[in-house]
Amino acid sequence: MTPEKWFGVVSLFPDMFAPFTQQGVIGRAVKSGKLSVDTFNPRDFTHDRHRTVDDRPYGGGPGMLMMVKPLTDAIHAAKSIGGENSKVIYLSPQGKPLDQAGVQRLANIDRTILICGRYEGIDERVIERHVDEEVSIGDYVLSGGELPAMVLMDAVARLVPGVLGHKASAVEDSFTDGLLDCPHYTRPEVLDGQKVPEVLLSGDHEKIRQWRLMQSLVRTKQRRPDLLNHLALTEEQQRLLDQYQALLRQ
Ligand SMILES: Nc1nonc1C(=O)N[C@H]1C[C@@H]1c1ccc(S(N)(=O)=O)cc1
Repeated sequence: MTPEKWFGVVSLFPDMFAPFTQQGVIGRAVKSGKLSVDTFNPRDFTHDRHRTVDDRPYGGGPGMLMMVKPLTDAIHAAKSIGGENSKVIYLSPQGKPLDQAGVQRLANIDRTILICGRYEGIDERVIERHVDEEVSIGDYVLSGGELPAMVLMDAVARLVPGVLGHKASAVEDSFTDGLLDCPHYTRPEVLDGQKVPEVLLSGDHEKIRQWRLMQSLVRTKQRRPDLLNHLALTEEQQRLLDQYQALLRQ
């Protein structure tokens, strides 16, 4: 069965992806055929005795880059499996910051190749020739692009129909409507003297829905006001936020 979504990962450390593709939500998605992850190791495309995969930067300076030929051979091998139209993404600090909108956009692409940088990165000409998008998971420099690749695949896989199953839904996740998620509670009803908010025990689903929305709005305003600046609040959201702010002024 053709998987709904295929990722081809170009990485010098393919073994890092085994636990990721065998456990949890992603493991179930792979087992059910909704997701498929193939790895392509540039080291498998070396021909010298030392299986060299790094190379010195022109112009000198510290650090190494990924050697071009093994890398581009691995990219071609990935394209031979995913197809020439596969979307090629390079994970790097220079990339566009990954957010939920970007995740949702990537969730609509069936064949994606992820290039995981190592060392100081890759030759700019490889980016120009093969990379469709550079994506960053945050403003910090990691030792490899493998963890960013797993972050991206996990966030995208959660949006693949059927991956989360009926018990959990990406719909109520943070950022799905652009807001942070509301607080959650489970047993016991009293934990270290702290009770679960009464409304959650009321069984009144409309009241619970409004309470949760209010909590999301307040949490977003308090913790990430920047997110609110980019949102067109619905009439209900604005009313609830106004109610909260009126309460604060009392
Ligand atoms: N943050 C990140 N989001 O996605 N990838 C991230 C990351 O740190 N990848 C690092 C291993 C690779 C890398 C790539 C490019 C550069 S460089 N020379 O361009 O600065 C430095 C390090």
